[in-house]
Amino acid sequence: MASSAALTTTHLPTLRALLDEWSAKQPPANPFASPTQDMANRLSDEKAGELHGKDIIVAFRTRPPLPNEAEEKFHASESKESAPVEGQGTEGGEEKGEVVAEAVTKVEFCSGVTATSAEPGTFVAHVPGFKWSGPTLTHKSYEADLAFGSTTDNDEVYQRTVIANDMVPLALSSGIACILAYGQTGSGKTYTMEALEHCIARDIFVAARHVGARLLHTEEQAKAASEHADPSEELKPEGVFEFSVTFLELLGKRAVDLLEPAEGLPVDAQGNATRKEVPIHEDKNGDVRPRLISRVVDSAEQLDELITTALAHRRTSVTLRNATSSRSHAVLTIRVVNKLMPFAEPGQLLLVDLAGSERYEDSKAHDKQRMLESRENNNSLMSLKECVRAKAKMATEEGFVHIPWRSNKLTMLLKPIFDIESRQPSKTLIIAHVSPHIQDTVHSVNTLSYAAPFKTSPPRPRGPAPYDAADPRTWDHAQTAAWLTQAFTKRQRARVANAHKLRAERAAKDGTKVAPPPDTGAPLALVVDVGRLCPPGMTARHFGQLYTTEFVQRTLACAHLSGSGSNREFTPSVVKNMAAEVGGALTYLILTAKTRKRRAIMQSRKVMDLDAYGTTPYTTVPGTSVRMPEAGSPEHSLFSRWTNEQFLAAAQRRGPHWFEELNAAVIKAREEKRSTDRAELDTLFRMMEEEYPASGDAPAA
Ligand SMILES: Nc1ncnc2c1ncn2[C@@H]1O[C@H](COP(=O)(O)OP(=O)(O)OP(=O)(O)O)[C@@H](O)[C@H]1O
Repeated sequence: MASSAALTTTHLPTLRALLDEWSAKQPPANPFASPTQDMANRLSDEKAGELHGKDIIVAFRTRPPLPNEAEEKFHASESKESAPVEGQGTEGGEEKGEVVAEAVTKVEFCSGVTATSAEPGTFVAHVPGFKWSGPTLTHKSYEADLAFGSTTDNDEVYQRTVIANDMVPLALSSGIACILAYGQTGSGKTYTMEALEHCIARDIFVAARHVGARLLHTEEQAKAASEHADPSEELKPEGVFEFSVTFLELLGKRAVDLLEPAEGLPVDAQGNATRKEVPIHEDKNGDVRPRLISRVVDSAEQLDELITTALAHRRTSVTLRNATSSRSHAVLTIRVVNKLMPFAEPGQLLLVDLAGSERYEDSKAHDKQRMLESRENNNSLMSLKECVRAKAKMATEEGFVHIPWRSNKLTMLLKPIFDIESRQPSKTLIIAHVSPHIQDTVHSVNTLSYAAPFKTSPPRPRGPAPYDAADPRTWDHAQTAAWLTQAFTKRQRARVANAHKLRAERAAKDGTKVAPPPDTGAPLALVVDVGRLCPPGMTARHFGQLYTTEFVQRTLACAHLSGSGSNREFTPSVVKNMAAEVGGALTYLILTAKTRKRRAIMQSRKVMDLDAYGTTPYTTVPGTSVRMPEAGSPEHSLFSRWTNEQFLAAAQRRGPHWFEELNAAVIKAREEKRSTDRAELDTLFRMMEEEYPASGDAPAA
């Protein structure tokens, strides 16, 4: 018999006729919303980098068919076994058929996906089926923000994703821009990512010069108004930012440094250098910073060369789909430090070329080690899916969302975008790649249904929330201006008092006279013009959306730096520090208010979840296989000891054992003709007891 793929081949002419019939009925594809020329100036645009748009952007991409590709593939997948059952793919199943390489010599191309709309993006996957009456074709539609068909080139992809979403200015403004390339092996991830990396290398220094010049201009204006000079004096626009690069490869669970020179390293059977493992763990501050070689680069050429060298170090191996398949996740990080604002968190560009997701039949050519890696890669892609899905949920829903980023090394590396406590704004772009062939449609459907749910709609507008002094998100303009006035007054008085103390100490030493201490009750002429900083209409919510660097720059532009009299303490760097403190205090207030609200929702949800199981005896805790007993049952009170979050954390800590233990208990109970539900509950209870012993509910080590 033939495999389903081979059957698709046999029926290719019929399938193509069905596809033509469908295509003839379709309206012309929706084009992109704007021409790429509109994006040309975004890198130097003053508004670029201000927070706007969505946190998560999803794009689909398919490539053109490659010469001889289909032919080679069917040499390997043609088999002698009997025909498959209707609608049943071969994914994950056993392939027992003997491979008959000579059976098929030439396969013509039939498209498996069609981009029916570029923006918003829609891909339609054409899924072949087989009935007694002949082959069938069903059309499944998937939505993203953008869809790139096989004729779109890399430059257009770059313009419409990285440039249109201001990802470079975001990194220059202390934010985090992350790009993830996902898809089946051989679908074009590396092709896209390498191009994006080189385009970014080309443009980031141009953008840095523009932004640097703008920042220096504000600094210079401030300095002109002050008699005190700053160390920033010698900086040139191109020197405002410092860029450093790390490049890590994650192969299964093993991470290595791609910037480690290859010379002298032992080489494996596939010709790949064996690099030393780099541990990935959370340090005591909660940061995940693998010890990698970090290279400072100061020109586009240097950055480009570094990327090229590191990419050449990436491991590849031959798969049925791709002669140089990357077996690993590759994470390129470009860190950006703003020398004018050393207190601000460095911006980051995280460019991740994910390992190809593989189906069983595609991994048949691998050895045991490679099969294990493939399984591990698929596990990490699943964890990534959970995290991105949770993040997408967080972007649109108010309330508690758990992001399980600790569950896997890959997601740990992406902590900056998944940590809900992070103060850095971030944007994540996911480009899901699919093969153009109808024989790959099963896999394309997997890829598209993996990525499509990440697409978010803009948050629903809500009415104003009632005023809460502890939650800046509820303040109106007057309340915001009052808070800013009070915050700057407090810091200005402290600064003046401190300066007086220092003068008094110096005078005491020199035996000279000192002016009387400042009157802390007297009205104060604020150095920062709050009226200008917070014009009518602006509220704390707006300030909460500014990057620290931007808040500091705005404050500096609204400061009276007379350089003499009562303002003589207030040099540009003093004002910058004050602004950073005030901006930080506001962010902290917003963050704590959010956390408080999340906890309150979490508490109410726990009660709700445990009480809401009236109709069915059990319900499932999201993200786990935990089925909770219904309210009123004796077990209910036993299980209410733990929160949903604890169930999730316990499930993640135990990893696959969690499911294995539950399954084993169910199988044993079934064999012994006992209640499987009871057995599952007992196992669940035992595991939770082990994870959170009754004494103090502390997680087990
Ligand atoms: N848009 C495209 N236009 C032309 N050729 C492409 C395009 N995308 C990919 N290719 C070609 O397809 C082949 C496979 O692409 P690539 O190596 O990028 O796949 P991949 O998804 O990274 O695979 P793997 O996961 O196995 O590493 C390469 O020869 C590449 O040059």
